[in-house]
Amino acid sequence: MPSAVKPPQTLYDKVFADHIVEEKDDGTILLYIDRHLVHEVTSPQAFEGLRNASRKVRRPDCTLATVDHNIPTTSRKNLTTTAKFIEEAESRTQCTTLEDNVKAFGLTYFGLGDKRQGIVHIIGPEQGFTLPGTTVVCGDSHTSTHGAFGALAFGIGTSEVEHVLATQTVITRRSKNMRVQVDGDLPAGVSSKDIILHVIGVIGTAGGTGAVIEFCGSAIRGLSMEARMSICNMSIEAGARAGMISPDETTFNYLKGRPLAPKPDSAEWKKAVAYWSTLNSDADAKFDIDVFINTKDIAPTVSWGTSPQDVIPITGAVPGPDDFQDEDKRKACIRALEYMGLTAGTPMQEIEVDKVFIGSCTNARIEDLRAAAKVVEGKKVAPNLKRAMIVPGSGLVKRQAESEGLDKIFTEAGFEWREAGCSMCLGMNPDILSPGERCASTSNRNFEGRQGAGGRTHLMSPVMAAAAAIVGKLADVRKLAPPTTTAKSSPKIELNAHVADLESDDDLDRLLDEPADPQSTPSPFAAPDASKGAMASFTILRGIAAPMDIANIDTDAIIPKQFLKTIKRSGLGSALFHAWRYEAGTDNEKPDFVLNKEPYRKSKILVCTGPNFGCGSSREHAPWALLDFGITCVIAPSYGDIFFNNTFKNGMLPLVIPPGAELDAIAAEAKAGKEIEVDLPSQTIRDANGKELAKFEVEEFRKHCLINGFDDIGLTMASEEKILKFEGKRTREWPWLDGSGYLAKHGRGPVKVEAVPVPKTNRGEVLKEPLEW
Ligand SMILES: CC(C)[C@H](C(=O)O)[C@@H](O)C(=O)O
Ligand code: SF4
Repeated sequence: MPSAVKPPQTLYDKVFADHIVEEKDDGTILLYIDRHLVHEVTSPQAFEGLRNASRKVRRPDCTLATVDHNIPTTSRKNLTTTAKFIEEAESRTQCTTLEDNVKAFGLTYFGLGDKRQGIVHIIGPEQGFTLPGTTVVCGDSHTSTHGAFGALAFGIGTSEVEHVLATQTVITRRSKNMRVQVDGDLPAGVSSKDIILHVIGVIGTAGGTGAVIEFCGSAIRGLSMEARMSICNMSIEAGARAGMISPDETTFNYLKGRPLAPKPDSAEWKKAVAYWSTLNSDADAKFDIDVFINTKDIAPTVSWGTSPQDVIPITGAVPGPDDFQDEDKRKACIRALEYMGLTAGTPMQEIEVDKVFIGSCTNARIEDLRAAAKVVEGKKVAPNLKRAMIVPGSGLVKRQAESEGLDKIFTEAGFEWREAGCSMCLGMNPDILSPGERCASTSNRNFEGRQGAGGRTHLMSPVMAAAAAIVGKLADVRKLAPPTTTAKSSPKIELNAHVADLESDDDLDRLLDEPADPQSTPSPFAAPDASKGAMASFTILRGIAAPMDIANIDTDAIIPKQFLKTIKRSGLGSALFHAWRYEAGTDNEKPDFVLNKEPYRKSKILVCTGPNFGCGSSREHAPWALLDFGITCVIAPSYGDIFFNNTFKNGMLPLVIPPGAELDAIAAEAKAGKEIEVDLPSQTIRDANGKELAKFEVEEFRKHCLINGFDDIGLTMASEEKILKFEGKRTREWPWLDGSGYLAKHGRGPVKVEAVPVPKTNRGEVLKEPLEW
């Protein structure tokens, strides 16, 4: 008989349990998704998949789209249409494709002319689209940001984007529970960015692999929502599936009055708060991994290398290989120093910077800009700086900052004041580093080539980046003199962060009025056909295996950002490992790179002896590039979670073989240029003569799908009744999740954002007024 007493649960357990649509005996779970954010880079192929199978978007009311990665951050004063505004052809195509898709599928969209447009992880919380206890996904690894609200939020690949659009669910398994407890007061100059950089330094970029991290402790409780978001944002850099923080009064106060949150003080709000208040880990809940951090050990922190775990207090010196015992880490250090152009032992504060970037989904919220402005106020950017940029996270953040006069402080100091977008965080738009340039950046990834081929990134907090801009070198913000002047600004207008305006809706109206491209309009939605979209089956694969021995090979290295602009899945083979395969800026092959040598040009398998293969971004372009090159199986000791998942969705097999004799034997065959054989039905790897090299584990469900070439969406659609039943329960228990906000107001789909006239003074300033939505 089942026990009446519920076992103690963690926050993650609770949110996860509340979203289970169906659980199979093998642990495979169909999980309902409450909130789906969509951007232009990872969605075109997903919408194309829907069209090809005549499928519609199941829950337009729970889907919110914007453009952020590709867009220029130059002034939009002369913006008429996206097609005319974006000069770079591929970026333009990606953005206009999203516009076609939101029109055709009836989705809420904040386009370039909408003040609410911004980085997808900034606009979700800003609008109250992100709510405690929800499941939130996006084709983007930093979806973890939304976990700051006590949401279970994680990045997915494009195949899963399609799956969510079609079914509002994902197929998943339970993750491990990990707790990172941070106690103490924040020392001077230390912010939440320093906390998370320090944590990643302690646990490493694979420290959270397979786990959901709950951040707790007195230091976390004391943080604002925006600071909490910076922490959860970088859980992905710690290798975790997601990061979560239990919601509390700080959370509820942040959400009050946001357009998509339940109406303040309504019965629904009270019901929601009562539910949200239960979202915390039970006192005796068990965690698989526990990490304790005291804030007294945290100094203003900066990165020195090419992985977010390569961090050090600003008072330190560049480490050298002898500072590491682990062989992988020694090798990685040598490689990183060379790439970063640094010499071991150099004091960090002697490192000159060329550019400063304050922006990204980690640190481009209003509090970040306020903190940076305090540091630069009354000072000037150092003369050696080629460029210092402030890129607000959203149009609303920008407007708020302008109402406080922050833009003036920055521009008077010599910073550029830009429009919202991802910008130099990954440089898919024109904001990039030139080869060899060094950047103090508030973003989250310092991978090779991340901000521009050959560019060198140092991660840090907004105040530290501001200090670097003033000093012209990596600098300790604690040493900087306090501001010499006080903010002189236009009258301070407290804008509600979520205010919509007429301009915004003009933009949407314009978009909706444009005739849809007949090619791109989905046919009248036909009944789902489970046989459509099936994959090639995987049984026995025999072929040459390319050996690699690098740890933490990230997806930016597997396929750099300039190749993410395609709207197709195919043709990416030549982009695979581009920066490692070709001389910079040319098509000339680097003769030493493994895939440029015989017999590895024909590799079907990749054997990597370094851990954490495919960490970083959720770009499914990484498996697509491998696949297009001809590689359908990767063998490595461990993987980035999202990459691992993405490979299966493309009929590929990622095998986990722990470090040791078996992996060495496989790598030896690969190095000798011999074929190996991967036999999925018998779960065996053999050499060319049929001798067994290793046995491997693979989840039963995934094996079944691979061997039979099953398409997940078709399978999930067979669970339609269960999904409907879950949706019924969801409406009864959590009524505020059913498109509360835009859809509720308009009463039907497609969700059209309509203008609410915002009261203005006769000088045109927006007044602070409670808004009716
Ligand atoms: C483009 C997108 C897939 C990617 C991600 O998943 O993280 C991007 O946002 C990044 O930061 O590299
Ligand atoms: S990490 Fe950078 S590129 Fe990725 S979503 Fe955030 S701001 Fe955009």
